[in-house]
Amino acid sequence: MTKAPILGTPLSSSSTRVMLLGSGELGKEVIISLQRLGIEVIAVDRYANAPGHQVAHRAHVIDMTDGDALAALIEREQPDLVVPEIEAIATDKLAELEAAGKITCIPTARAAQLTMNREGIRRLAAEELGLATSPYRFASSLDELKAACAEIGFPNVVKPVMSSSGKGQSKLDSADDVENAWNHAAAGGRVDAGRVIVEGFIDFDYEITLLTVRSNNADGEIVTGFCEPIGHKQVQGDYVESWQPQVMSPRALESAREIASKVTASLGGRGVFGVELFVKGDMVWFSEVSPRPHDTGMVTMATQIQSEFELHAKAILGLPVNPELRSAGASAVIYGQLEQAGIAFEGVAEALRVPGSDIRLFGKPESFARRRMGVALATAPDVDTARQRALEAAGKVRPVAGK
Ligand SMILES: Nc1ncnc2c1ncn2[C@@H]1O[C@H](COP(=O)(O)OP(=O)(O)OP(=O)(O)O)[C@@H](O)[C@H]1O
Ligand SMILES: NCC(=O)N[C@@H]1O[C@H](COP(=O)([O-])[O-])[C@@H](O)[C@H]1O
Ligand SMILES: [Mg+2]
Repeated sequence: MTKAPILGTPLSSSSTRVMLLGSGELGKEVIISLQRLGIEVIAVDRYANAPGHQVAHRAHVIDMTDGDALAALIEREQPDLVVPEIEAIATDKLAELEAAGKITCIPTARAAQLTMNREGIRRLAAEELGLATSPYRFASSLDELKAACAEIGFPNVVKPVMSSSGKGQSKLDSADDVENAWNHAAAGGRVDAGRVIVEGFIDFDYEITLLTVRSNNADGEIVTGFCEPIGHKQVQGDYVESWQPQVMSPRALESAREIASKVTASLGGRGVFGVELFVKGDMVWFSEVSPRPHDTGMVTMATQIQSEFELHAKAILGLPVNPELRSAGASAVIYGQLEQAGIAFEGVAEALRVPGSDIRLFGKPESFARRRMGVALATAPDVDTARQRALEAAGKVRPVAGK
């Protein structure tokens, strides 16, 4: 499928089949984009009725960290492309299947392997590619963490090597915080690898996600495109607001693009990457990268001609993409607030009366207080107005107990 891809008819012998490993809110939108191109989509997740399950041709529930279960499902479904959507996957098995020529993994199995473990991507970025990052150490016990914190100093940030959306992450102000941080990391990681990273705290002016898309040109060569920078606000390591475009100095933007080019070229393959960067003045630090659409990039559903999900769907199929901005805009997260299954949402009509607004409710079967259940989007002539609109719209949506 490298040059001039041919797309089939779903559910027929000519079908082009794509399997999503992880079917949350981000996968759901990728699936919708694939469906629009007549792709046959198989959605996989760790629980039933995940958002992407609800819009795919077929849905499967398996433990995606179980390599044998994963291989058996791939063997049964014979997908043309395997698309990791979440960090908790048996990526070693994907690498084995890719090496045996049995699957094409997006963007590559190695990218999925390196980025699901902070140690892999951090060592690649800092030690092999020479990119500026926060100072860091790794620790596999409380004693090692104490020693690592003494070397890095305070404040610092401790995170499980395998986690996302801020799970198990703590900011430490002094040696008194180390033990709590170790325990929090052990409880909060997606997979308890018993290992953490400690990073020196970067006192940035702002942080961005630079969505970078690797796609084929007419000659079948890989070209790299950039979306306008997305600024975002994080609370407890989880994104709560994002906006696009984030204004940057020309030098900072140039550095950001250079870093993103280097890291995505090294990871290889095709598709969207969310390159997370910290910026202070003209200085840019690499933080981490998702080899897939990024949660902060949900704003592109409102702001771009092709959202990050459409860009991903097209790029992985070998089709050309257009990463242009259409309008300034913003997103604001709607948390579940309640701890129960089958919740309902009041206030959607009021939210949609906010000028320039739109709402996505993901349809997750079970709500937790801080589970992301939906997002408000807004466009406006400028980012500040768009942020106000998105926040206002998100605030009008009220999770309530279901019937
Ligand atoms: N070294 C650091 N210095 C300052 N702030 C940091 C540092 N590391 C993380 N943060 C803050 O915490 C946020 C989350 O960190 P990080 O992206 O590493 O976590 P994550 O669990 O991978 O989250 P996600 O899956 O949402 O990307 C960052 O966006 C930033 O706001
Ligand atoms: N920062 C990574 C990220 O946003 N991932 C998105 O969240 C889902 C898991 O949500 P859940 O924990 O509510 O099931 C994932 O499936 C993905 O769509
Ligand atoms: Mg992050």
